[in-house]
Amino acid sequence: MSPTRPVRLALLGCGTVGTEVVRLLHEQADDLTARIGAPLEIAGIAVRRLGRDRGDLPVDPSLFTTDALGLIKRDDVDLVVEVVGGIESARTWLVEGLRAGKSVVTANKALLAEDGGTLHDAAAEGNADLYYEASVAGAIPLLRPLRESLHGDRVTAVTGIVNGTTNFILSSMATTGAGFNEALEEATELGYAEADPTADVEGFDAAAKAAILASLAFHTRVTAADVFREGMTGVTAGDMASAKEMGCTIKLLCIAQRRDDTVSVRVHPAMIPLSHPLAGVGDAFNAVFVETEAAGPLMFYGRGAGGRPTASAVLGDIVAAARNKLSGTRAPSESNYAKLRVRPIGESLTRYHISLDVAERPGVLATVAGVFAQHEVSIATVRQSGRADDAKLVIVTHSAPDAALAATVEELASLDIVRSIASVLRVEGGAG
Ligand SMILES: NC(=O)c1ccc[n+]([C@@H]2O[C@H](COP(=O)([O-])OP(=O)(O)OC[C@H]3O[C@@H](n4cnc5c(N)ncnc54)[C@H](O)[C@@H]3O)[C@@H](O)[C@H]2O)c1
Ligand SMILES: N[C@@H](CCO)C(=O)O
Ligand code: NA
Repeated sequence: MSPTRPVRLALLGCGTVGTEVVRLLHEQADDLTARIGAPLEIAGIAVRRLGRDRGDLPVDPSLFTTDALGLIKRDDVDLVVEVVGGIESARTWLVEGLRAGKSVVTANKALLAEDGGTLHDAAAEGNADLYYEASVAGAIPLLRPLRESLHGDRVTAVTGIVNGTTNFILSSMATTGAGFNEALEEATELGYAEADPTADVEGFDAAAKAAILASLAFHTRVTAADVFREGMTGVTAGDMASAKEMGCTIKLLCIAQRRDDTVSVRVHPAMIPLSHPLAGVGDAFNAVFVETEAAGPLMFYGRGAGGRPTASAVLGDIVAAARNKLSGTRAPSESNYAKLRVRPIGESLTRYHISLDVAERPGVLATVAGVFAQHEVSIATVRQSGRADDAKLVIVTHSAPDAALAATVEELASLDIVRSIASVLRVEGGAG
């Protein structure tokens, strides 16, 4: 294409993120033109309903259409920017665009995590770019570093707080002593939690992001179905108090670890020491801690959600895709050569913090310790508090296969001397 011809984009979706993309395109038009070498123009905006009052949105109303596919197919569209979300329609649109050689910028973590392979294949077929920086940890530049800057190194682990809603809830529980329901209510009132918070609190959103991160970090296709997921609705004020007593806090973590030629990818609440770089990430912020063989530890921190921060990541991708269009080049394509095996959770090495209410009589500790020994789980620390009927044991293990830890807990629960298992939490990052 001629360098003077504008780069034209089809914007799909004009909600929280889409409206901010429109605003940034307008506010920064001159700078964007200078950086790209040609102006960016919106060819059309696909919306669900026409005629909605869009306030002072700086855009020509004639650009709106309800025909997303028709817009994508137009000859004057170079780039497709998808900020609608969902799986089926978005997959159809993006595959159509990519196969036709139109580069795609998307924030759609659900689609990337469920079926990123189909999109990458379509991008290769159409010799087009597929950028999705906004899909994980919103504004934080994270995917491009994993996809480009760290390609000379070997990533060994990615540990992240990638969901703002749950981080807000857990941070609030840690600072105020509130229970989950109370903290969720506060998050809803402040507009952090959605009306239906299931995807956030049950860890589905973080699991999608874990799949995307693991795929990039380990050069292996990992889908949401490969990710072990446990939400954070079971974390109690008591768990948080217990964590505090041990100099720890509780975070909902996405964890992707490489061991030999396998990877473990999981999302669950975990105790981490207050000295861990992720422990101080409060409010609705996100942060991702990347460990590599040569670079060592790297920390990425910032806003993982919100219209404008997310639009910043979308704009960065638009500029990259537009530049490539103009110069007739393509971003590095998907790297999935390593094809590492994803270990099921049972084989993943984890550590447990187990809090038990037990009978207080001679031999109880020995019996409990025996159950750990039988399952070849090594105990790191034991604390006992209370007396008589109130005796409480808090045990932290060394790392062991998760299946052995789960079997240990199951057997403990069946013992007469164990009155109840008050809580079981995984432990990460040297805590305990
Ligand atoms: N909001 C955030 O903070 C955030 C952060 C990171 C990623 N994302 C991702 O960005 C995407 C958009 O999120 P959002 O928060 O802007 O959602 P949103 O619900 O505010 O906006 C989506 C828009 O798409 C429109 N839409 C639905 N069906 C359509 C169709 N068939 N054709 C055209 N438009 C249609 C809806 O009417 C809505 O206006 C999602 O994939 C989301 O996961 C959002
Ligand atoms: N619901 C997500 C939005 C960003 O993906 C969060 O709370 O972080
Ligand atoms: Na990002």
